[in-house]
Order: sequence, then C-alpha cells, then structure tokens
Amino acid sequence: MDTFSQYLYAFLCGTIVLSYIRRRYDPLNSIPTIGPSAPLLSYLGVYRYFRHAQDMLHEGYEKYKGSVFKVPRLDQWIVVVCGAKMNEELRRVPEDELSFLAASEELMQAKYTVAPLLADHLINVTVMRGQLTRNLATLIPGIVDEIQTTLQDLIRVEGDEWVHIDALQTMVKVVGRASNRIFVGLPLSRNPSYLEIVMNFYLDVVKGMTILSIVPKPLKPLVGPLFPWSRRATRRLSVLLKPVIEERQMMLREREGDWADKPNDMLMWLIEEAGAIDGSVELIVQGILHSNFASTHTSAISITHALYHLAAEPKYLQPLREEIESVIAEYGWSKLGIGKMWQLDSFMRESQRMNGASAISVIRKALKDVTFSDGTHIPPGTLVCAASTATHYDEENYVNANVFDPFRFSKMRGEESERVKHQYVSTSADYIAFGHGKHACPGRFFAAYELKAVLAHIILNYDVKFEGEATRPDNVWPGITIIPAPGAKVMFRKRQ
Ligand code: HEM
Repeated sequence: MDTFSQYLYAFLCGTIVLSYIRRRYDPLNSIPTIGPSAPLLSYLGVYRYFRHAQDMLHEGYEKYKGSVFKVPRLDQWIVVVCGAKMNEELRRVPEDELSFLAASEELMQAKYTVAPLLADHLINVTVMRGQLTRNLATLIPGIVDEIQTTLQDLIRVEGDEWVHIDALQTMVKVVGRASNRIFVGLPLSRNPSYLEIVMNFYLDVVKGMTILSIVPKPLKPLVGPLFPWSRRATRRLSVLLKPVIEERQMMLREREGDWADKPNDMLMWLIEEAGAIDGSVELIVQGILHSNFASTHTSAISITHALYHLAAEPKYLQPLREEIESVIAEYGWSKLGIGKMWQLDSFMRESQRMNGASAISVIRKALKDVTFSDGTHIPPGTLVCAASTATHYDEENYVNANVFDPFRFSKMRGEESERVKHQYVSTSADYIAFGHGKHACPGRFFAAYELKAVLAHIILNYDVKFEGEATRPDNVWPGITIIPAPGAKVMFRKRQ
C-alpha cells in the first residue's frame, strides 16, 4: 500500500470509529427513530430517508403524534415534532433557544454555497419584509406586464391547435422573469446573460449543499472555501450590475432626498440598505443572487403543482374564469383585484397544502437545552423541524385531507372572522407550507400575488388538460423536496 492509501485508510477507519462512538453515546438516543438507529446501521436509514422521506415522515407522524421522533441525515439526526399543537410550541420557542438562522446556516452552509457577505447582513430579508411587501400595489402592473409577455413568448398557440408544454421548465422561466422585473427592473431583467446567471445559481447552491452534507463537520471549513460557484456567480453578476449600482449610488449622493424618478425595485432598496453598512457592490450583488435562490424554484414548483391540478381537472376552469373576469371588470389587474380572487387564492392554498415545496418546515437549531411540554429534551446543536406534508394530510386538521378540494378555503372565508385566516399567505399551526412564526417566508406576499397573476392569465387565455385526459402525474421526492413530475407535458390551446 502506498503512503497516500495508508493515510486514506487511516482517515476512513478514524471517521467510522468516531461516528460509531458519537452515535453510541448520543444524547438523542432516548428519542424514537424511524428506520434503524444502531450506530453504522443508521446509515442505511440515511439512504432510506433520501429515497422514501415521505413514507418515513408519515410513519413517524402517525406513531408519535403529540410528541417527536427522529430521522437520520448523514452528519446528524433531525428531530421532527408531530401534530399542530407541537408545531405551535416549536414556533413559540425564542430565536436564542431554537434558532432559524443557525439551522439555515447549518443546512445550507450559505457562507460557502450562497453568499458569504449576507451571512452577517441579511439585507435582502429586511427588504422583502419591508419595501417589497409594502410596495406591492405599485409593483403589480410590472409583474402583470412581464407575465403576459413571457407567456406569449413561451406558449405559442394558433387557432384551435393543442401544443405540448413542459410545464415545470416553462414556469421556472415565467416566474424567473416576473420576479426579476421587480428585483432589477427592465432592461436587465430580460437580458439573457443576466437571466442565465441568476437562474442557474440555484443548481450551483444545491450542488454545494449536497457535497457539504456528506463532508464531516470538522472538514466543512476546509472543503467549503474550495467551492468556486458562489464566487463565480458573484463575479459574473457584478460585471452586469456594478455600473448600474454605481450610477444609482452616485444619483443618491447627488440628489439626496430629491430624486423624483428613483427606481422602485429590489436593487434600489438593497443599495439603500447596504449604504447603511459599507455600500459594497458585492453585498448588493449577493442580495440579488440570494433572492433568486430563495424565490424562483419554490415559486415555480408551487405554480406547477397548481397547474397540474388544473390540467387534471379542467372542470375548474369555468368557475375560476367567472371569478377572475368579474373581478377584473371591476378592479382591473390591481393588488385590490387580485386580492379579491378568493377562489383562485383557495386553489393555490389547497394545491400547496397537498403538495408544497418541502416535506419539512419551521426548521430550527437548538442553541440551548430546550424541553418540550411532552418532556422531550433537546440538547444544544440539535436540528428540529415540523413535518409539513404530514400536518397537511392530518384528518384532525382537514376533513377529507386526501381529497383535492380547490374551494375548501374560499368556502371557509364566508364568515367575517375567518376572512384572513384562510388566505393563501396565512400561516398557522396546521398550515406550515410557508413556515410559521417569526421566520415564516418573508417573500410569501409577493409570491402569492405573482403566482395568482400567472395562474389567472393562464386560466383566462388558454384551455389546459393532460394528453388523453390523464390524471395528475405523481410528484417526485428527492429527499424532502417535493417536485411536480419533471418533464410532464401540459397541453395548452387558445381559449375557445
Ligand atoms: C410559493 C413559493 C414559496 C414557498 C413555498 C416558500 C417557502 C418558504 C419556507 C418554508 C421558508 C422557511 C420558513 C421556516 O422554516 O419557518 C422560507 C423562507 C424564506 N423565503 Fe420563501 N417561499 C416561497 C417564495 C419566496 C419568494 C418569492 C421569496 C423572495 C421574494 C422568498 C424568500 C425567502 C427567504 C429570504 C427566506 C428565509 C427567511 C429568513 O431568513 O428569515 N420565498 N420560504
């Protein structure tokens, strides 16, 4: 054996022995496990969790409702709380005990995979919670214009001919373009080089996260900095954004408070937020990259899930058309108008209840010892989450939970007191598709208006169905991510 092989052999043996000792004396041993829990054997559970997360999470939820169970990740366990009561308890624990930010850093290793500078200054989250959400009424005409143009570009229909459209890929482009119209504005939002960088960034981040998930914890700080992707994306995007950012920074300085036609987009708000720190171009560029990472694929997945339901049951086109047409006639394509589309809102919420983008949410990392009301003790360093899909299929939370009932929530909004509770954007202990609590998705208000506008345009302008009246294709589950069947074709024709 040469020297390199000897070192490698010693390293592998050391890693196996260490992980055996760690798992043997793990303080989480008292928490029940789904899959094998013995040291080493638990790695079979890791494989099973990657292939069958849905089954394992449902099994755990059914067995331990009102308490917790754990499932294995390669580098550690993740504790899953079960039932609406436990979800509520989880979200109430303060950030200094169960931290969203620490969990997100642990799972995403964002300083290596996404944006190193944002780790200390989450300026884009501040902007999403503040300016983006506050300005929705002014932004909607731009979003609507971009959706109309992109749909016409990508779905070309003539006469009464049906065309086959790769729905997921098309929706990635539609929401990518609509979101970037608000993130950086025209003409950059239609620049093919710009779009190529921001849209491919998601895959680079996932690649980095996946590699780091199999690297032992002590080695992550050595391996992470070797990844070229986030640096490369920042560099390439800076070439396009730097001149715009510097010009806007100059205008801000020169015109001070008197800049009448100041752009109203995320880039501008990020420039202002960054100005209070160091104004660095890199920080602003990373704010744009991270916003794209957080928004495009979650949104494309959610709208495609809904589109598949519509194509599988085109009978819902008619009632939705009636609602959308009557609202548009009275309020136009405005925030007020889209807000009044209750049946459409309910359709999106129900689709997200049954599908969603991830099987877990409300993810936290323990920074201190925490004890839940059922007596479960969570030691510092542990990852904890709620089981979103299992919560959404719980009959205690939803009558006929296995049935797609698109107007379930609009019916529930009949009572004045129930109006807000059942909106697409509202989170609760039994609806956690956007998370729940202080760190619930800050982009969900933007997402809701954008996605409802996309679906409304499709409903008004096209007939849709699956070939041969086929049923909805099954979702694909790589680990905990829930993807609407990739490559499935939805048939579109001009509305007859
Ligand atoms: C339908 C589409 C979307 C879904 C299903 C979704 C879902 C989620 C979920 C589950 C979380 C974690 C919350 C938690 O664990 O408590 C989250 C966080 C986040 N989302 Fe979304 N999201 C969507 C769209 C968007 C959009 C459009 C944006 C940006 C405009 C966005 C930006 C973010 C950010 C920045 C975070 C991290 C929040 C923080 O650091 O406090 N999301 N999202």
